[in-house]
Amino acid sequence: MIRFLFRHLKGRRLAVFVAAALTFVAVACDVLAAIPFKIILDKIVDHRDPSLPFSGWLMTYFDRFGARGGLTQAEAHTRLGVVLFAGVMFLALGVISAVVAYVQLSVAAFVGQDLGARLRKHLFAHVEHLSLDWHVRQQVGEIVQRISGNITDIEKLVTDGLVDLLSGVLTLAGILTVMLVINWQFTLLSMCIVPLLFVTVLIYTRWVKRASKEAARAAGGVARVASASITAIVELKAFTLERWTARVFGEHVDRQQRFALQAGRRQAEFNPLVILFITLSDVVIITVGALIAAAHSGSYALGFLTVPTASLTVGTLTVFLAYSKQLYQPMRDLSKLTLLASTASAASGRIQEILDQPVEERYAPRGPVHPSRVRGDIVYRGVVFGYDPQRPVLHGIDLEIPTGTRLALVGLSGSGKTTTARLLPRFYEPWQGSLTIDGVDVRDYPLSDLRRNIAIVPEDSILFEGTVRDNIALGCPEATDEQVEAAARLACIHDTIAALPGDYAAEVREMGRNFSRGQRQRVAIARAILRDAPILILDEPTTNLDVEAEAEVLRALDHLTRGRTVIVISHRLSTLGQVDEIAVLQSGRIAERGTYQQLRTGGGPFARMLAEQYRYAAEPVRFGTVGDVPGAD
Ligand SMILES: Nc1ncnc2c1ncn2[C@@H]1O[C@H](COP(=O)(O)OP(=O)(O)OP(=O)(O)O)[C@@H](O)[C@H]1O
Repeated sequence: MIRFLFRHLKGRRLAVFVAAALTFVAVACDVLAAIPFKIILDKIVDHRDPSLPFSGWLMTYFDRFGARGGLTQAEAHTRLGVVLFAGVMFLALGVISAVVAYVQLSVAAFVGQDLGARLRKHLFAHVEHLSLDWHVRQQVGEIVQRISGNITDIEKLVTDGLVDLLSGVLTLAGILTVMLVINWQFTLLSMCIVPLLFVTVLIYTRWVKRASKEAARAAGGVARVASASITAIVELKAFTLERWTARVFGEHVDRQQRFALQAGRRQAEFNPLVILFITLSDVVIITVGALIAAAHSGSYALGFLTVPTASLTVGTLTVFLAYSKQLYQPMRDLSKLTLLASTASAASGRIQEILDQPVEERYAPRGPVHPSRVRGDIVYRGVVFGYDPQRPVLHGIDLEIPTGTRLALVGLSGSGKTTTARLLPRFYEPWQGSLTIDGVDVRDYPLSDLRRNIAIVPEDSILFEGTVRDNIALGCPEATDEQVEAAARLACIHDTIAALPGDYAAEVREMGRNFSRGQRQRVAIARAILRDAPILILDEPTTNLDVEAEAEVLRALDHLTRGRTVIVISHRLSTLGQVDEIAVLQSGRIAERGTYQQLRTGGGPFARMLAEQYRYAAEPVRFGTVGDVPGAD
């Protein structure tokens, strides 16, 4: 996770360095805050003078406030002067500490928020550039959870945790150093509990991390089921699946709760253990320390340790006790951090998993750069492809679609029509064979150029957040209002838009749910007209429409398809009279090809499909002669 943070904090490392440097100052203030007590106690109780480096001149300055009478030989400074000096030192340390804390927390908050925002943008852009092949294997909710929830976990660690972590470690190191300098033998004695504490931290960190990882995974499940259920709310209601989805959702929530509780329980056990260890350490300091300090001179042997008593005054004992209490806070912070850090570590792993996926552009052009606008002469040669490595879906597709011709792909459901069409814009890569446009392999075009040359009208078009105008001008933001309106007129949607409040500025809500399917299809057609791509893929664009809406969309398509190379996928065989050629797919193979008239009378798979489609027609239809079928030429 450290590597992950280091990489993604690029450009903000100076800010992190400033926060870290300030932490040194803050910790130094905290550690030194116990010294004024020692100065006062040593002066008042033991009648000694404080020996603080670099401070002699300041104490001499404060001497003017006190009386010199009654001072012992060992005392160079007045009592009031030393007390005032200690008070000023305490106040100064407090003020510096407060100012530093403000700057430090502001910098940490900035770095955390900035990291979160940049990570979110980076991850989202990366996800968008991953292949469709990867996307179809993912759960939408899982991806959303990583972009929102998991990044928040990392943000929290940086904002709340990193300063605490550093100051915790530094405080421990600072306290230990000062104690060792004052009396290293007594320090070793009072720290005898530390190894135990260290092992405890290690074990508990591991436990908490494991539970947090499982909780994060379960949170992904919660998001996944929630998003899938809400997306399919119509089907859910239609099949009265509310209780079933609520149960599945509940199982994921329970799992998340179980692991989060487990992490919380470990945390709850850990804190009291730390308190117990610190108390034991205090008992040693108070009892053994008091005995040693009372001896006044000579040394005190404790097993293999000999503690010189002269160095252990009441003031020193107070400092040790204060430090022992101060040790507790960083330990507690560090223990809290274990949870924060484990959650963030699990989150960074889940984010890195996505970032490690190669983006589509890895299939960079291999040869010379080709014209960015193609003519549209398409050839499939021996194309083999499947989604699952063990199960090919297409078994050697051969197709030629000359520039400006319209080819219909028909076949039973699951025969591979959509898959065949989707190989053209390189949503997937064929296992074998080649796909060329104007004689150039599709892999030799820059991906963005290739896709700019292909417009797709799917079965159910989605509109995006924004205005109707934005939605039509989606592929070409530079289009003028006149061009947008002209495209809308050709797509037979202008009158509908003009009747909306705000007409072209009307807002599209929730992926276009405030528009009917037919209206959405016609907006998508207007979009494709404006995009003016030479190649067009129509994937069952009228499937879900009623007769009237279908007629409107077909009229709009008539304008769109003129002068372009078109691949149309359709189940409604009766609407295929306008195409130049039909290719019938059967189990991933081209079973027959020909014009509508040839296939209709040929007695092959197409004729059988046509007969099947009319089996339940209200009025019997005879096949055999041209013109029997509605929509035929
Ligand atoms: N994302 C996917 N992952 C795995 N298998 C898939 C995926 N998409 C399609 N398939 C499988 O590939 C085969 C061909 O699917 P495809 O969608 O190309 O058929 P189709 O002829 O367009 O069907 P339909 O007319 O029902 O849309 C089917 O067996 C389908 O189960």
